[in-house]
Amino acid sequence: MPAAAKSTLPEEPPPSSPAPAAATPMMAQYLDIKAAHSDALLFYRMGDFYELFFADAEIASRALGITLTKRGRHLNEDIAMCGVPVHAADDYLQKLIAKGFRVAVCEQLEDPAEAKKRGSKSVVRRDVTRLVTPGTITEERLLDPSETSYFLSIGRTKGTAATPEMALAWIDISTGQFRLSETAPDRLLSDILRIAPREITVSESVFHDPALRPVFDTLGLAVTPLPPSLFDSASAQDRLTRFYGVNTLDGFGRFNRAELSAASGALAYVERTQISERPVLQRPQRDDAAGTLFIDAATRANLEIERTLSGSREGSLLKAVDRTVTGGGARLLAERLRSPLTDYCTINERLDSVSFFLIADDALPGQMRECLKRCPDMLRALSRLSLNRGGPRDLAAIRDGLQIANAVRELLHREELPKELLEAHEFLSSAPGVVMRDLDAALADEVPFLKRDGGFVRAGYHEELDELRALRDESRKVIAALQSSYAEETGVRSLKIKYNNVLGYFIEVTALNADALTATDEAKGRFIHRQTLASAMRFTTTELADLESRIANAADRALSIEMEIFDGLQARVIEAAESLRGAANAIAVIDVSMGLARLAESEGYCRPKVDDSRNFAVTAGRHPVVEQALRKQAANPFVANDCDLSPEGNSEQGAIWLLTGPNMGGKSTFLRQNALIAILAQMGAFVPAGSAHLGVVDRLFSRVGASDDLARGRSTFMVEMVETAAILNQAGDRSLVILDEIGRGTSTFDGLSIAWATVEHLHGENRCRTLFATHFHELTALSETLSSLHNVTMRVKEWEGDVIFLHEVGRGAADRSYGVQVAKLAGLPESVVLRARAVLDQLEAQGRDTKASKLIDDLPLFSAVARHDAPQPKSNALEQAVENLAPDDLSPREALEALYRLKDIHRGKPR
Ligand SMILES: Nc1ncnc2c1ncn2[C@@H]1O[C@H](COP(=O)(O)OP(=O)(O)OP(=O)(O)O)[C@@H](O)[C@H]1O
Repeated sequence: MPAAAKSTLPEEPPPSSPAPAAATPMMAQYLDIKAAHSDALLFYRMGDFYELFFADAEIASRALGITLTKRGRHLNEDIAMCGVPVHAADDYLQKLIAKGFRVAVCEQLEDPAEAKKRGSKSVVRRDVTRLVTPGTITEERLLDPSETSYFLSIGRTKGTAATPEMALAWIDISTGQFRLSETAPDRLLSDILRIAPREITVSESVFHDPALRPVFDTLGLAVTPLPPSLFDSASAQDRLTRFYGVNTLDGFGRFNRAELSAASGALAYVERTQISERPVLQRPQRDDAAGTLFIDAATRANLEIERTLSGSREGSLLKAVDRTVTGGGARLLAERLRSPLTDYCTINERLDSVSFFLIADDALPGQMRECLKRCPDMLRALSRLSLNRGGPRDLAAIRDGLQIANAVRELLHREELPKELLEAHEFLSSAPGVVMRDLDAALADEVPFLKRDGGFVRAGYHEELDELRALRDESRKVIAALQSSYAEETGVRSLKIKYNNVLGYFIEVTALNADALTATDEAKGRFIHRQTLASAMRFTTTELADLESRIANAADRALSIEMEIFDGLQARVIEAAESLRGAANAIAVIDVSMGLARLAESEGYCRPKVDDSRNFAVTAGRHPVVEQALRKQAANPFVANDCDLSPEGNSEQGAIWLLTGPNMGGKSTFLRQNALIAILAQMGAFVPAGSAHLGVVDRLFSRVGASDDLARGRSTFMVEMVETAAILNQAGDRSLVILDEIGRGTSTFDGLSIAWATVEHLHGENRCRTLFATHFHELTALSETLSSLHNVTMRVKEWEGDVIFLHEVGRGAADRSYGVQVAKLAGLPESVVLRARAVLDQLEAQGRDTKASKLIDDLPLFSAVARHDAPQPKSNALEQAVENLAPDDLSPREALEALYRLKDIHRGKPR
């Protein structure tokens, strides 16, 4: 779906909105509600269905593949209609949300019986209770347990030099997380990508600002404009204090005006979408953008951190390093990977946690893992409960989660815990034990999904409920006894007492046996006729009616007791939200640390040394994704390589490694692996290397892989140059820059000149640690003038005219790219390969400055080569030679000679 504010009715004419007076009362109500939610599909509740009308029906039937019908006429036109059953609504919502629609869910707010009391024509009261949008869903089935579900609000104020102009606020309603951060127009895109929201809301002025349009277009997310008043920083304080029920924001920390504006917009969006319900949100936490590694949009995409360029999770860095076992852990890992840190102290604290599990005694990690595996998603259950959308399973999730938190705390009870785990232990210790005990006492072991089904309160918890349940169970026996007594009394052995929703309990006999219940006046007085069917007659008795009303009352009363108990428990849970959240986050931290320790152990990763130096010294580094992929394919093992970009002597200037080597030699892999090692180290993970010493990187830039951006009118070369410009303009002396084949998208001389000047700029101006891969071997001459530039090359072996890739990085420069050999491996027609080789030989003999016209003179025409010089296709010659062999006639010596001859034919040099 396109970015920009998406109306759900993008290309559709608005539904005809006739004067309500002309409509039936129900249609008038529908049109009123629809008018207030014109940007969403309206799910209009009618009994057990959500119905959609007019254009909504047409859109939904197309999007969901459901039948479009008609329901009456309106202004002389048929009313289009389609519907989805309430019990299956989640599935349909999921499909619509995935397609970028917003859905307004309109519920019946009273019992139809109530409405009838106001007159036969009166309409059931209805209103929208919730707006479902991509970034505000809470249903378990609609959410991926391992992915955060943020919506983001952008705040902007006029600003002065001292206060930033823009800020971001992002909320995950499904977990209650609420964060704030400063931003700036030039880093807006990369900051938003770091957060990875599903949806964005902005004030109308931001929405219509042409300078920001490219950002929204690139993101391709739904962007909803809201009135500017909702982003007003002056009234933001009021909105926040009202939401949190506090008098002042003093306890929240200090926020600048842009942050307040963003927070206000975010809360306004919560209110808009959740209508009357309020999720329990944590207090807004400030997220220091300066404390995270800046990764620009192109780098983020090219390094395939969370998804590959084709959008799949398989093949991404995240997938390769994720060993978490809980939803919360998986979400935290993804967030950490998205936002590596720049503060080396915090990085080392995280690394300490990983080390702790690596060196912990044998039993601890195994026991802890078993414990964590069973841990339910407490945060998401808590959120549903706070929005009144929870069920008994959510209460059970909190109960089970708290029990696991307790077990985890006991397992972690050690003398020497590293700081992060010590904090986690403290949070687990303050988990609300009373709530756990209450839930444990009240809830049955197995509970139903819906609270209206009842049966979730444990037997023995509530005396009256137990009595009512006994009555219900007893009634079954009473009915069975009644049935046999009636059968005996009437002599109809097949008489049954049955139940349906229309008649309730009734006695049923076949039509042939009906006389026994109707023949005498006495029988007629006793068995009251209810219904005659073709083959059966149905009756009731005062006794049976009495029993039925007692059973119905007992069931109603039992359910209302269960509802009260549910409400009480829900309130207890919501009261304890803060400490529950602390415990859930602690479990996520432990899960991430344990997962990274398992990864380090199984994959042989090492703990990086991270400090504030300018070093970048990796020995035996590997690419985390390629290494695992090669192993899966049972291919040759990954070849580890060193990389040292550390400054030399007392210099502060990082080194530039100029990497040459053949196509397919492993240059891109080497470049990317070092960028990924920096990301892993700074998120607090062990790294795929023998050893690594990294001075924190503040900005990571990579230009690897080429793509065009035709939608924005940029060719492949243009994109390459825009990205290179961004790097040269922004990289500082703490940055890490990875550049792959700059200048390849244009003519050789233009490309070489651009690459040449780029290297000089990186060396003289940016002075950052740099890996620069190129096929322009002329650049290696720069090592003579640029002191921090070193030539390295991917080693290859030539063997009988073919090239063997060793994937080893060594000092020195390549003198050729072996492009023709690689082309041959790729299956180019043999005649083309031969011709290319001839052209290349000629070029190399004459020097590169040879004019093309001269080449044409010197090289025989292709057709000539094909006709006269091209050898017989090798396979034919070989086949012929083998055909001619008569093994039985050969002496051993002749056989040996024949073998040599075959080899020569194979090499193309027949004797
Ligand atoms: N260190 C390594 N050990 C084992 N295999 C490797 C290694 N590095 C790369 N490879 C394999 O070689 C293939 C080619 O690597 P890569 O794309 O990095 O080469 P390249 O030099 O960048 O090629 P080109 O110049 O054509 O873009 C990879 O797909 C991978 O399977």
